[in-house]
Amino acid sequence: MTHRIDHGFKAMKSINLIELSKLSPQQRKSLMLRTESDLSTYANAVLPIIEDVRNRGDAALVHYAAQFEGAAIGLDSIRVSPAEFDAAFAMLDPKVVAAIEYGIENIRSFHTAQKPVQYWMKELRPGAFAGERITPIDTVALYVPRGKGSFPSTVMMLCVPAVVAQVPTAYILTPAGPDGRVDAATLVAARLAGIETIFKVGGSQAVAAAAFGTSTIPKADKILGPGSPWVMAAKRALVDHLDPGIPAGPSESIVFADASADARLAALDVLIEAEHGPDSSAFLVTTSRAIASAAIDWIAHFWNEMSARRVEFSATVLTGPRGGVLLADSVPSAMDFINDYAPEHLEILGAEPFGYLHQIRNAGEILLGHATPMSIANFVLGPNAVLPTSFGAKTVSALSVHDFIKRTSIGYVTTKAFPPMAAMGRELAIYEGFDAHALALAPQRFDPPVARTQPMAAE
Ligand SMILES: NC(=O)c1ccc[n+]([C@@H]2O[C@H](COP(=O)([O-])OP(=O)(O)OC[C@H]3O[C@@H](n4cnc5c(N)ncnc54)[C@H](O)[C@@H]3O)[C@@H](O)[C@H]2O)c1
Ligand SMILES: N[C@H](CO)Cc1c[nH]c[nH+]1
Ligand SMILES: [Zn+2]
Repeated sequence: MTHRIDHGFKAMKSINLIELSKLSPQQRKSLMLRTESDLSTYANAVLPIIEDVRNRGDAALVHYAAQFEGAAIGLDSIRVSPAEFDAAFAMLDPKVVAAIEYGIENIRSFHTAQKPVQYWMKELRPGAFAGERITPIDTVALYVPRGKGSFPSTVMMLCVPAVVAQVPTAYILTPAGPDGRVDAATLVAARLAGIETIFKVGGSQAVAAAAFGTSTIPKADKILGPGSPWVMAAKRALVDHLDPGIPAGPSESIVFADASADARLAALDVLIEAEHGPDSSAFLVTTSRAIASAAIDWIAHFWNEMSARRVEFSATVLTGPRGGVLLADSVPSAMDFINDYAPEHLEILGAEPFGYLHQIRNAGEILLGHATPMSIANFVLGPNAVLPTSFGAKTVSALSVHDFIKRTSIGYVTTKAFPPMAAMGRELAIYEGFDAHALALAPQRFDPPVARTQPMAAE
């Protein structure tokens, strides 16, 4: 089927309709690949940029802003000034400001509830105590993309947990537009969320600036935030210089629709993350052939209501190797696919969405029911929309307050509690062959030391 779109874009290929049971293991494996599965071309291209930033610092940042963003930034305007924040508030539609405030409130509420206790101690044995204390990471860089869109919502998702975690130095890195300015809503969201240090730097040069520091930009311990393959490749290259945080690359999603789901809403929602860019991944997985075919028609219908750019992006995804409609022959096989794929965003559509919750092991977020589309969570629901991509959801979690803090173990043993515990530890020290370890646990530990006034014969 070829879909003609009113405003000129023509999807030359059909939306993929694939029966999961007919795939060979190799075909199934390729369907799971994301843009980040092969970053080799980006990996080589970012190396000279990184070296240049390491050597020339701010001068290199100014150079790449002109080259990649077409932005004329001076050495003294890499940092956004207070006047630029004020101007952004003056020009932004109050309805957008209200939406930002609304979203921040929910995001703050969610992340405050998520914050672990500052300090806990437990008496593990009589007189022997252990626990943990949390401290924020000293300096965290927050990357906010701006290539195929501007992302004030990403600012909200990054800044709120940083502020809740009380990170002492958190700053934003984001590309300027060709006018040399940072997007107005990005500035408004940052100030409302409580972070006013923003540098106009994007792509791999931004990651390098955070890794090494420049005269203007502080060296960061960690960088968090999503980005294009340029950003992803730089994070991987700089892993010895700063913690690259959770992998958050091109957006990806699965909408699961059982036979009781609304095909129209399934079609609408699979377009959500598909429209981010041609590098996104998006699947509708369904157990119903009727829903599969109706959804394909509905997708073509919704394309008539989208801009040519977003149609082009989503059509590229849904007709390409990383998207389409997948027909599963049973719920367990649909669930197997979802768990193997470990999508960044997962939406469950059906009359009883909670019934599937216990069957999902791997997903960055699980959104339940017809009134919880991914975009409500992308912007305002409260959970974090910066989520692990490219199989990351198999082992890591959504961005959270936990990404901005670390736990330090605390221990305290009273002298009364020492003997029985030390005796146990000493057995293991001797077994492992560590003399000093064992001596430190010996019963003589608290005996007064015998003064060695005379050198020993061999000395
Ligand atoms: N996972 C999430 O939470 C989340 C949220 C929002 C966006 N995203 C994803 O983040 C990505 C954002 O990508 P983007 O492109 O919009 O913005 P971006 O800021 O990540 O990347 C654009 C920058 O890349 C650099 N660049 C571009 N072409 C280059 C080249 N040829 N050589 C070297 N550097 C170059 C430039 O500095 C440019 O400003 C998208 O894939 C989107 O799907 C993910
Ligand atoms: N879907 C993105 C995360 O993958 C978040 C986002 C921001 N704006 C639009 N969408
Ligand atoms: Zn999105």
